[in-house]
Amino acid sequence: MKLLSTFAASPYDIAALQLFRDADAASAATLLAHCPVMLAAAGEVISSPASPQLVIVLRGALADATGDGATTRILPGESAGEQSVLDGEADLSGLKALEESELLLVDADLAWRLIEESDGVARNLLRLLSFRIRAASMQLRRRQKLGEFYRQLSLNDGLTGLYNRAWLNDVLPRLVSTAHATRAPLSLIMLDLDHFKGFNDRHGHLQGDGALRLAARVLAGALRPADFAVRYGGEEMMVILPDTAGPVAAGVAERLCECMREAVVFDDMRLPLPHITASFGVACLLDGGDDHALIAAADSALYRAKAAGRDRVAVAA
Ligand SMILES: Nc1nc2c(ncn2[C@@H]2O[C@H](COP(=O)(O)OP(=O)(O)OP(=O)(O)O)[C@@H](O)[C@H]2O)c(=O)[nH]1
Repeated sequence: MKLLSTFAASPYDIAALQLFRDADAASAATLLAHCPVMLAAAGEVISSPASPQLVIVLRGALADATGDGATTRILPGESAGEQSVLDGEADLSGLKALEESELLLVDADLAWRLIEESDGVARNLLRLLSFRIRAASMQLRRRQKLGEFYRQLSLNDGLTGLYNRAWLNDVLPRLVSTAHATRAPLSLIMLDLDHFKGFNDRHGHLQGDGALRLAARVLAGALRPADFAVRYGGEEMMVILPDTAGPVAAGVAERLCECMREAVVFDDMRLPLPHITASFGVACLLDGGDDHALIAAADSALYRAKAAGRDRVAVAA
């Protein structure tokens, strides 16, 4: 940065500076008279001073990088560095001139004198900080919401809206541990749409997608709020039933099998397509068994349901 003049010798009016609005302009101007006015070239980084200082933009614009990719523009009349003056931490590392700019530099001692001698400056500073805190917490809330949105997105299957494999890998081991710890039963139903390759071949992949969505709706609509439906992969889905013993789970699977058979798939012209059916394998968590064993047991029961003619339920031995 290049020294241009003092504030007293510059053409700028103190009334245009946000911090001094409605303050005693004459006495503030006297205090600021010897402060340096510096010229920053476009793109120049405003290097961190040895001690804290206020940087007031007189002409041009600064960008304040907050460190997480977001930047705030600081325009003529606005300032930066108030917080560093208040907490004594010299840090202007995020400041950069967006275009050729003239800046008024006020060191911390003088900034404190201005605050002590002018209620107006103190009030403006508080208002400014309160505005910044509010803006920062709004940004934080927006980020939290966005984070939650992406978290949901990463745990749900895009086509069906059911939980996905990542969710299953995270949650099933915990459900298994809870079941062992509380000695409560835990059942799992594995299901696979029947002859789905043929359905796709005959009606097209888009109709196949529609059928998968319908199957997911059937599951989601027929379960208790405490149960979970997961898209395990392709046309394979899974239902997890906490606090549910094998015979009850077998009953649930029978009901799902029937609902699936009765569900109606429509194509684009709203003409019903052939019904879809699914085969179901049911397993209950065994003493000392883990999530892999539970899935393997349900999977082999499902295999038996397929081998026995499909559109039916088989229960693990
Ligand atoms: N439309 C659509 N099809 C899918 C999707 N995921 C898997 N598939 C199809 O599902 C079919 C599964 O076929 P197979 O594993 O041969 O089994 P199947 O034809 O259902 O026969 P069985 O399971 O033995 O009754 C394949 O043709 C896959 O392309 C998907 O997201 N959308």
